[in-house]
Amino acid sequence: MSRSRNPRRRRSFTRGRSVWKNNDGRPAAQARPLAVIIGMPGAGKTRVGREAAELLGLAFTDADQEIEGRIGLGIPEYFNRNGEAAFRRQEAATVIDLLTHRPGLLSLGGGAPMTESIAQALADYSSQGGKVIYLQADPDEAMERASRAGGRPMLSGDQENRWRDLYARRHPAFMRLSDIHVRTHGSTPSRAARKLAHAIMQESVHVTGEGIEAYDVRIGEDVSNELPAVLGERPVKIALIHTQPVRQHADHARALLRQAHYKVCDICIPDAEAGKTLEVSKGIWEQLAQEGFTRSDAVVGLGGGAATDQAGFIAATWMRGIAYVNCPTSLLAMVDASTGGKTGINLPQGKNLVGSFYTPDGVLADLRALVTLPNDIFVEGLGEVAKSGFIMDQGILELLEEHGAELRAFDGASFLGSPLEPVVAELIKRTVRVKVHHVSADLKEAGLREFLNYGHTLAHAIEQLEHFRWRHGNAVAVGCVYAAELAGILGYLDQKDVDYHRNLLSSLGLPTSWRYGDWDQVLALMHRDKKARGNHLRFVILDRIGHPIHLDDPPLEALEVAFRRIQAA
Ligand SMILES: NC(=O)c1ccc[n+]([C@@H]2O[C@H](COP(=O)([O-])OP(=O)(O)OC[C@H]3O[C@@H](n4cnc5c(N)ncnc54)[C@H](O)[C@@H]3O)[C@@H](O)[C@H]2O)c1
Ligand SMILES: O=C(O)C(=O)C[C@@H](O)[C@H](O)[C@H](O)COP(=O)(O)O
Repeated sequence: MSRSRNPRRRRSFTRGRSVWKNNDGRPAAQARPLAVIIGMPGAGKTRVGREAAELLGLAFTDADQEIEGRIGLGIPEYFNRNGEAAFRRQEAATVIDLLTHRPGLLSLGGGAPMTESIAQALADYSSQGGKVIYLQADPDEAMERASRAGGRPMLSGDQENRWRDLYARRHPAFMRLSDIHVRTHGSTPSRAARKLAHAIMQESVHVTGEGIEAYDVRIGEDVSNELPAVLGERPVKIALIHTQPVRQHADHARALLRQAHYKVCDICIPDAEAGKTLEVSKGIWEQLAQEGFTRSDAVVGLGGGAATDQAGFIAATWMRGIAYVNCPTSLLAMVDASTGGKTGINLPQGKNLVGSFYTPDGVLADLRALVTLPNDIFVEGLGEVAKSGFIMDQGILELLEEHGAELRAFDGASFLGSPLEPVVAELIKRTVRVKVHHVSADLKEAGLREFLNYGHTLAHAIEQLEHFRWRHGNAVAVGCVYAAELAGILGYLDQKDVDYHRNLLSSLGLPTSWRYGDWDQVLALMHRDKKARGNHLRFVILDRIGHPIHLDDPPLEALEVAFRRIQAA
């Protein structure tokens, strides 16, 4: 995988996190395992699991060793004396107990998930936020390790054929029961342990709601390795839509797809807003037709928000809709553009005027992609992060206040393993949660979801009048100040909260003013905003930080006065 890497130093994975928490937020020390490892004999569940636990500062339990301790006998001997059925009963009692009471990392015996009561317990554990990780080793490597280790009653006799027979029966069950798949093919045990540790650290936000086929937004290092698992086995062809600046991340995705035996149609589109045009869409549709894409094939959108908007639009329209997965590579795309199902393109007359609400099958926000993200693009992404804090999450605002200087000085080359990494991961997770809160309740933006549009009424006018030279996040920052000024003028927001908008955004390196003189042009474009109804302008403002409201038909004078205020220095 030829991707620029931060020089690997053996770093603590626990930096910046005092206590590992389960997905439900409970400190792991007081509860069930943080993650459970399943896999075939010889996959490395014990050795790799133990090393990953050490990296994360977690306790490690090998279920087989625990069982031997409880029955006071080696498993092979117990098997010979009492048979497999008796062993599976012992194993189920122990594993179900461990799933409930043993914090840290837990690895199960190869056959354990095949026992119905254990499979059910794993499904319950996963539904409550636990992570079931399928450690997938290269079959030849695993067979060699399993036969070398010996002492496996299920592999007695012709080891290789027995292993392959077990794999044929167990692999589908393991795929069904696991949330995360870690491939260790060709990895040293320490490299495999790091991949496993990243998988355990990854965050996941589940998206569901009316009109939404549920999917997950996964956030963490190496989550892009989940791409084949998220796409599944139905597609034969994959249209990988990306842009030139993210080619090395596209290279990685392409390699993963080909390793998983998909036929990849590589589509590199013009960068940024130049890629969100009808001409580009037309070119892609023609290429899909030429390549014979059918309804069972799929799209992968990899890049910034402009690329994922176009990719989603292609997926929404090709044969009236095929599957797609987003691999966002910019901060803004990770926190906003890749999730929620707003797909679309720009017209010369305005931003996002053509598109469809069409949700992805999954979103993989791989933090490793941020290594190549330029500082100015990272900072503009903070515009949407701050917006999400203003409308809903005080925790986001606190993180932005506490880490503003480091965030403003973001440097991709030193990002991985730095103290900033867990901060950015937390900001991404929180911002995605704000978006998902609104999208789950109102996919097609009938009301609640409009709150996500805070700052956008002016923002889109700015982008248009600046001929897309202004980046979206920067325009949103100015748009949020405008909305705060408007709320202040009309008595909804007090001056300290208006000033708070400017001070926080400025501290992050975001613009808070825009020098453009033609108010009539601005007003005309705001009337084209998708929240407008007929000739009625509609805004989202705050009546206090964290509490957005709709504002319909605000007085024209107030609109202009607020505009003049964001024009000033
Ligand atoms: N659909 C939605 O819900 C939604 C939400 C927010 C924004 N958007 C849209 O997203 C777009 C803004 O997204 P954006 O800020 O990502 O802009 P962008 O897609 O234009 O990307 C910004 C620049 O950064 C580059 N880049 C991205 N990731 C990189 C990486 N890892 N390494 C190096 N370069 C990288 C891109 O190639 C581009 O040059 C706008 O079109 C906006 O309308 C959509
Ligand atoms: O997801 C939403 O809904 C949003 O409004 C999110 C915005 O941050 C995003 O910029 C979106 O693309 C704007 O949508 P639009 O409907 O105003 O084009």
